[in-house]
Amino acid sequence: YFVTRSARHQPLPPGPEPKFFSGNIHQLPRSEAWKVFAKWSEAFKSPILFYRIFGRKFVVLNTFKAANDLLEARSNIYSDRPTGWMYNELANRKMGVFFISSQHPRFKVYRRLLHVGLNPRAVGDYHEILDDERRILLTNLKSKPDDFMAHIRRAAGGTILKVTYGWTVADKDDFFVSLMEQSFAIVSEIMKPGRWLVEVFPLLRFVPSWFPGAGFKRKAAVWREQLSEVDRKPYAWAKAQLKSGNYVPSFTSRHLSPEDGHALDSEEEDIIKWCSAALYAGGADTTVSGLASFVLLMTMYPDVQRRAQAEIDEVVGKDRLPTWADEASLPYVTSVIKEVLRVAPVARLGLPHSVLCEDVYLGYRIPKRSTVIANIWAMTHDPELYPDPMTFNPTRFLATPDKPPQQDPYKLVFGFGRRVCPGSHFAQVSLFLNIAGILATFDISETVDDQGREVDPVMEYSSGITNHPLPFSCRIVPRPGASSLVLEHL
Ligand code: HEM
Repeated sequence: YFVTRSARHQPLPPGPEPKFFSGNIHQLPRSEAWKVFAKWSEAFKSPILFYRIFGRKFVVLNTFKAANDLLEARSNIYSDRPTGWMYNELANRKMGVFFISSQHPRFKVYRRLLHVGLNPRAVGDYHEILDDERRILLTNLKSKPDDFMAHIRRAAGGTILKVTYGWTVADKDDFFVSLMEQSFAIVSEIMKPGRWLVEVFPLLRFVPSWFPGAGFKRKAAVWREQLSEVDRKPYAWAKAQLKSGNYVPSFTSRHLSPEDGHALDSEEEDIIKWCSAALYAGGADTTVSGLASFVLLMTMYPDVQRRAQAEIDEVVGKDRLPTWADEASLPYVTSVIKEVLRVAPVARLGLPHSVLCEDVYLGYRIPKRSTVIANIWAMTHDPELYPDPMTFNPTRFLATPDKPPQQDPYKLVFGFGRRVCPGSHFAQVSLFLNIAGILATFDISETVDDQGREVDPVMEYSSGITNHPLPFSCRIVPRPGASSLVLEHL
């Protein structure tokens, strides 16, 4: 793809009027940026927007078409990540899978390794683990339904730690789960927009740590150490297990014992270490988000729940749990999952991309090194793509004789181009097994207050990279008759 010579004369994409020095920092939304960006797009009548914070340039893509045209079709130049000075440099995470530069030779190696460990054939090997963890989830929901969020977290974390390292999560205070949760807390602190001056004035990174005001450097040094434990400790454990011969086959064990039997060098080990760490970082919190939104939406839409349960009863029967082999015969259940991820997309603004060179799109100039944000929330709520977008309606994904199904949200909620989520198949299988399992065995409904009135849950979400419903209550009870057989055997 070649940029025309006149690129310099093209206008920037529209956006709010910047101040000379600080740019648009004063207009940036403090919350729900995805909704504000979508409104800006309407106001400026453009699917793409531009804003600036001091010297940093941002382009927001608010339609699926724009994301496809740039991040997919021109993925050779749109697949880099912006430099986060605090995260990449000071906390030393630049070799991590999520933020490694697309120009680094390791990028392709990581992507290949992740593909080998997470493609549909590989995921086939994890079905037993997924099945075991689902049984634990259903048993926990039966015995302590009010703690459903803790059970969901345990299920997501337990599955991914088993798949990645062969580690079995303890019921309470699991060492690796605590380690991972600590790292999430640190990363979300680092990623808070506008939190660190060094992001806009990168030269500050050279200020010595003892210097007054250089607290950010001292913090970064502590975090650097704490974050590195997340990569080192579970990996070292898995390696020791493999050596002892007493191990559960996992992503790590599979890569540590290559088929040709060659001894791994330290570079190869480092690669496996970073990729394993990425599985937990990418797989745990995202699955929690999807499952929590599912439970919330089921309390709000009992008719949808009943129809999905009826489909399972008819296709699978009442004496076993649905398996992945049933997926193709359960189109309504699959549509429910798609609709959950559409109305409550897990990563509303995806992860930021960065463009390597100047480009032109729709007559607008996209400056070199702009951070490019795919506004996934705007795409999943675009009335052109999803008529009546605020309505939760899984049938939009079922074809009828006179209407084709609406755009498959799996094509957008997992991101784009060379950075597209490598865990998307794993996520689809894991969400399907857990959701179909819960539908088969439980009824989810609103709670009632002291006066016996139903408490209507509301769709309210936290801010942050992943999308989590604010705490809500619901009733989860075993389905009368339907799957008592299954539950008795849990
Ligand atoms: C519902 C579940 C999930 C959703 C919605 C989701 C979504 C995403 C999105 C939007 C991105 C950014 C893509 C881009 O930059 O364009 C991403 C990246 C990534 N995801 Fe997922 N994800 C999910 C589950 C998982 C799982 C289960 C794993 C691993 C087992 C995983 C591993 C990763 C990794 C390693 C990346 C970084 C890829 C890179 O930077 O090259 N994700 N995911």
